[in-house]
This record gives sequence, structure tokens and C-alpha cells, in this order.
Amino acid sequence: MADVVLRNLAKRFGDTQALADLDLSIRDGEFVVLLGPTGAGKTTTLRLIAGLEKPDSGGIEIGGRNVAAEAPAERDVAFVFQQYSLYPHMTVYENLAFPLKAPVRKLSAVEIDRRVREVARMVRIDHKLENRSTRLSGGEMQRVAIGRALVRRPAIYLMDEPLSSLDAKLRAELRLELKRIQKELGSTLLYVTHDQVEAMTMADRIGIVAEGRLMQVGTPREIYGNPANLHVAARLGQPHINLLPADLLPGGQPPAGTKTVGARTEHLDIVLGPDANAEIDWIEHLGDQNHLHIRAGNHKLVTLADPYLAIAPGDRISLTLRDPLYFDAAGQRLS
Ligand SMILES: Nc1ncnc2c1ncn2[C@@H]1O[C@H](COP(=O)(O)OP(=O)(O)OP(=O)(O)O)[C@@H](O)[C@H]1O
Repeated sequence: MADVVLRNLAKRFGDTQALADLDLSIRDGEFVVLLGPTGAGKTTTLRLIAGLEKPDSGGIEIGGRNVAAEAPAERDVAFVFQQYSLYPHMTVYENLAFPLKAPVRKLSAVEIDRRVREVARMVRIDHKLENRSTRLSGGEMQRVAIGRALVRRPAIYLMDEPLSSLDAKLRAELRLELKRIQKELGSTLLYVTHDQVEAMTMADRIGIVAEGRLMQVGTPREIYGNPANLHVAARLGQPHINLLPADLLPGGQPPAGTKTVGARTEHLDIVLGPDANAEIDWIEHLGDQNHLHIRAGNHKLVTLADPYLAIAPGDRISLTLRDPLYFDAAGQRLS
């Protein structure tokens, strides 16, 4: 495993600036997640590190080595794609063993067997080793694809939305397993997703990417609690952060220059009573929690509420800010 350093990386495809001035250091053994919408430049970043694309400018170091002149095979990275790319004519065992059989690796049959079985146990596919890879469920195929990357011990694992084709339950399971395996192996991992829950639950650090730029890098807690700008604030949190004019609700202390107040659930106090400044529009019942849709003046807000809160559409409430986030006219965070 190794440190990976990206310096001022830029890449353009025709008129599209896919990446601009991207700086990022990934520490040995760290799990970094790039989070951003479609077209933000996440996959391009992985492909540049893997050597599948050439940067227009900037540098890439893997384990202290400048890899600019190295072919993909020399870079010692393992890539897991969104779609399981297994060899269909092979069994699960053969798929897992394949990356270890390259003559340059000089591994004995006993060592290959040991590693294949160890990784198969890790990704919980050891009971299907003799199955043809086409005779697996989607989740099992993706486990094999991840396992095939894990049998090698590369400098870095690059994973491009490896769980996005799976159903929600499997995604949640594999998310936990992937994090456990990464910790167990001490692997360096750069993982791309547009799923904020994956980013929050797996990452040591999250990098928020938008329009080819890295907006902020930090721990999930920093990114959520201390976003640098409106864009970052809007990427995390369910329901979405409410963006309101500075003078809409009482309770805040907006600093000079405040244009927008960012209020998440934890920044809003609700009291039923006579001093109402807002009204409940409707309530979405999600089982373990409710989403309250609230109207305050001409603005609509959404916040979470305990399902036992005795509240109904049409109820008038008093809505107060508690330590929200403040942004200036350019969308930069003020405090
Ligand atoms: N080979 C290519 N030729 C032309 N344009 C490309 C190419 N690869 C990427 N792009 C463009 O570069 C931009 C960044 O693409 P990239 O695939 O890195 O985004 P992404 O963040 O991974 O998006 P997604 O979540 O949809 O995978 C997009 O506008 C995309 O259309």
C-alpha cells in the first residue's frame, strides 16, 4: 500500500473541462471517497491515476514515484468498475485466481490457492467457488469483482461506484463489508460515488467534487458540520438543507454580509402554540421518522420529526433557528 498524491491535475475532452487544478493527497491506508454529481470528473480522476487517460497537465505520484511515464500495468493499481466485469467462461475460483497467475508474480500454486480462499471468505463467496461466474446473482458477481481486486495487494484500490447496480439492502450490506475489509487489510482506497450515505459511512475523508473541481476535503463530520460553501452544504444531509433568506426566521445571529441561511433539521426548533410564524403543509410518513413540509411566508422547508410528535397538516407552529449556517452572496460560508 502507498500514499498517492495528485498535483494540479487537469484534463479536457474537447470543449469539456473534465478536471481543473485537482490537488489531493491520499495517505497510506486511508479510505477517501470522491462525492459529486454526474459529470463532476470523478471517474476521470480514477482513470488518470490508473493510467487509462493522460492528464493535460499536473502530476501523479504513487508511493513517492512519479508515474507519468508508466503504463497502466506498471502502476500497481487495482480498478473495480461499476459493472461487474468477470470472465464468464470461468468459475468464481478461476476469476479470483486469474490476477495472481501472471508470470511476473511468480506465485506458487499453493500461495495462489491460499489467497483465493482467504479473499473468497472475506467477500463471503467461499461457498460458490466452483460456480460459473454467470450463474451468480448481481450481488454475488459484484463480490467476486471486488474480490478479484482484493487478491492482489496493489498500491491503491480504485473503485468506481462498485455498489450502484445493487439493490438497497445488498448495497447496505456490502458497504459495511467493504469498510471492514479495507480496515482489516489496511488498504489505500479511492472510491467514487454520488451516494452521500456511502460517503458518510465509509470514508475516512470525503472530497466533494463539482464541475471538475475539488471543493472541499475533510472527514465526514467536517464536511457535514463545517461546509465551506453552499454547494458542499447541499451535497450532504437528508432531507436537503433548507436555504432561506437571512430575515425569514427568528433565533439566528447572521453576521454582516449574510445572504442565505442554511438550516438543517438540527438547526430548527418547532413549538406548537400561539406565536406561530409557519404552518405544516403536509407530512410524509417514512415509518421510523416523518418528513415535515412546512410553509413559512413564501418559503417551503422540509425537516425531520419524531413520528410520535402530535402534529397534523394545517397546524400552526413557531419555527426558530438554532445555530444555523450562514453564507454570503457568492455562496461562501460566513460562520
Ligand atoms: N472520453 C471522453 N470523451 C469526451 N468527454 C468525456 C470523456 N470522458 C469524460 N468526459 C466528460 O468529462 C466530464 C467528467 O466526466 P466523468 O466521467 O469524470 O464524470 P463523473 O463525475 O465520473 O460522472 P458519473 O457520476 O456520471 O460517472 C463529463 O462532462 C463527461 O461527459
